[in-house]
Amino acid sequence: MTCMEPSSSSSAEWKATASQEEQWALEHHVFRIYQLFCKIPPKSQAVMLELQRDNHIEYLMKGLRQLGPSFSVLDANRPWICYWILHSIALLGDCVDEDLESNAIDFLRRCQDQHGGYGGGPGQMPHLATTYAAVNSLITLGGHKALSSINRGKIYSFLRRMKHTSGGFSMHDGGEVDVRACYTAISVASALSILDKELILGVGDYILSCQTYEGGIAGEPGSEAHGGYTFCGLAAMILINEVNRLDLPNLTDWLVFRQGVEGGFQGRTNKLVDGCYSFWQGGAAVLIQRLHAASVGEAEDLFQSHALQQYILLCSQVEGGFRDKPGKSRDHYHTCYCLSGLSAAQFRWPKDADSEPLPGFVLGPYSNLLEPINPLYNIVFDRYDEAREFFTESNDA
Ligand SMILES: CC(C)=CCC/C(C)=C/CC/C(C)=C/COP(=O)(O)OP(=O)(O)O
Ligand SMILES: [Zn+2]
Repeated sequence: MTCMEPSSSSSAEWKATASQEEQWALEHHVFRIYQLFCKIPPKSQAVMLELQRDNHIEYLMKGLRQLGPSFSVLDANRPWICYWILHSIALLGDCVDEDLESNAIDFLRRCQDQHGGYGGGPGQMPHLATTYAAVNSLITLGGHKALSSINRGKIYSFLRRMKHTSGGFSMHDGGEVDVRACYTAISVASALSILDKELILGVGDYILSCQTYEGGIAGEPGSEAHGGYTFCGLAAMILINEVNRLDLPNLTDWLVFRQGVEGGFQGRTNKLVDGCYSFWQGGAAVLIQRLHAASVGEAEDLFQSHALQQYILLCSQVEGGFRDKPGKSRDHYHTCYCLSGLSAAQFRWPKDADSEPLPGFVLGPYSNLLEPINPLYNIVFDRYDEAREFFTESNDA
């Protein structure tokens, strides 16, 4: 199973576990890297900790160009590929040239269904996950052409059609109802300033029914708590203003124990750490720190930022791109979520949760500092602000 597919577990009684051999193999790999790092002179250590910014940008631009001028490959994931690449480029402080930007906007426009929402490619059925990816991509590109290409009225109708009697949302017509669907629907509606009472009704009850005895949040009621769904559930509860209904102390306990001795996070109990959870778990920890900062004015660190940055830079980073763990290959999904997790770990939140975060501890040279994100949507902070202004003004007009 890949990191983006829902878990097939249907009961909390059944829990996935990594084998002892898999865990030993990973520890062996990671500790050899750290041992080597400790033995080399400080100058070489600094080189190992350097973010390979130019190589990452080259890898990402190549990925975008390979989609061709009309993105004509047969794949149901293209809005996601756009988002993973465009968001990574924005985190690295760069942007795409006019041709690539125009191709991306035109392609995403063609993915928009006549009744609202975005499919995985032109003519494909609209889906909440690809709608989230397309909207986040266009907000990341920013500017009038990208933002005005989103048909907000029709997206609203699509979101209402996806609303399920349980209070949650279906991923697509007749599709599965889960916490991912709740998050993608609420995140899109909130980012586009079209969130209302009808969309919110029952979402909090559904997400609450997915918080497990461990404290984390599962994809569906009765399933196993998982980092991907915990981020989705927590962020959605904050966006609908119902976060205090969750058992936050239990969720926090579960979350902090997901950081492994390797420095990275695991997605669930007794599984291997993986670079993408740097964001799903690290981002969820940042959301809780942000809640604390807003209520008491100071945020206690909920994870070891130094150790997480070390895992991302030494174990997930390759020469151009990031990977799950040593021994695996790079891909755009892991590149996006390792960079998002690295950014989340580098910044600190002020008391006013709406103001821009400030740089905190940056492992390696200071030039490793990425752009800050708005962790609720996983969009670069400034780009989200520009979109919020644009859509609020459109509502007022
Ligand atoms: C916004 C959006 C669409 C969010 C998706 C969230 C997300 C990543 C959910 C994870 C799904 C899941 C149970 C993966 C398990 O994969 P696995 O068994 O291969 O991995 P594991 O061993 O690490 O659990
Ligand atoms: Zn992963």
